[in-house]
Amino acid sequence: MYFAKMHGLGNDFIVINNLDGRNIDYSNLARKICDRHFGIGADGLLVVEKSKIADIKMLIFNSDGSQAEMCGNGIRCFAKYVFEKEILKKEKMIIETLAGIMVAELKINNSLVNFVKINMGKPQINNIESIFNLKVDNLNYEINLNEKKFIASTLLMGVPHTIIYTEDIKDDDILIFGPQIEKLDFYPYKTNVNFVKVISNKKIKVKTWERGAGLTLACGTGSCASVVAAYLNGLTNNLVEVELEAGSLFIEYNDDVYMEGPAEFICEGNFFE
Ligand SMILES: N[C@H](CCC[C@H](N)C(=O)O)C(=O)O
Repeated sequence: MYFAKMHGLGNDFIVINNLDGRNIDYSNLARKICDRHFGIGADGLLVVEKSKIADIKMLIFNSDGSQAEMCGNGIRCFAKYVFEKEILKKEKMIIETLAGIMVAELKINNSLVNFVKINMGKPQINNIESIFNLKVDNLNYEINLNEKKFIASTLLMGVPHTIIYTEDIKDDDILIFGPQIEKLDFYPYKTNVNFVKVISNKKIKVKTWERGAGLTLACGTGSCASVVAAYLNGLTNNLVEVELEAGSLFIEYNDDVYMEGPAEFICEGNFFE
């Protein structure tokens, strides 16, 4: 099977084109192709499909095979892929996802896409208590793990995100607490867990333990959710640079959430299923 491997600030994906509607077990394929020893290796699988309601449809599967509604770094890669592979030569694309319609604006240079701006839609910040088994005060609540207590916010950016503020983001803490928080029973669909350091009112640093993928170098929806929570908690402006391991995303929360960042090809080839 032909594939492309791409990344958005180190959050890496395998992309396959299934416009011809072949009957593929995407979850099983995601587990196999994303395996970093027995497969190609990636955080997730992106699938190009026909859409009846938009220009094109994007499906996203995590490396554990679970299907997610949306993926911020993934949709930038997806938009670059369908443009440069001449599937959809539009600089403004309407993309159907399980989280709804997203709009991608491509920044083209010499017919190559080097930056993509996505309208990520509106964050879901209301009736959080009914969606999650949570008592919140302005999105915020306490998480008590046996050895540690966190003040967290939770909202949906197409997918569930929990935001925890910390002065010192340590991978060890993320590896210990991320998987515990991901699966807490008050998140009926599990959650992505973002550890956020507020650097100034226009810059934050984020590291994410992703639902279904683990610790990744960047999380687009997590970056967006972290900006929304930080802004609503009065910690930042509504236009924020999000510093990630391999670069920055630029996020604006202005009724809708807008995310701008890079997307790159890594390689292409044939996967022997
Ligand atoms: N692991 C996420 C999906 C991928 C999101 C992330 N890679 C992004 O860039 O938004 C979830 O299951 O909700």
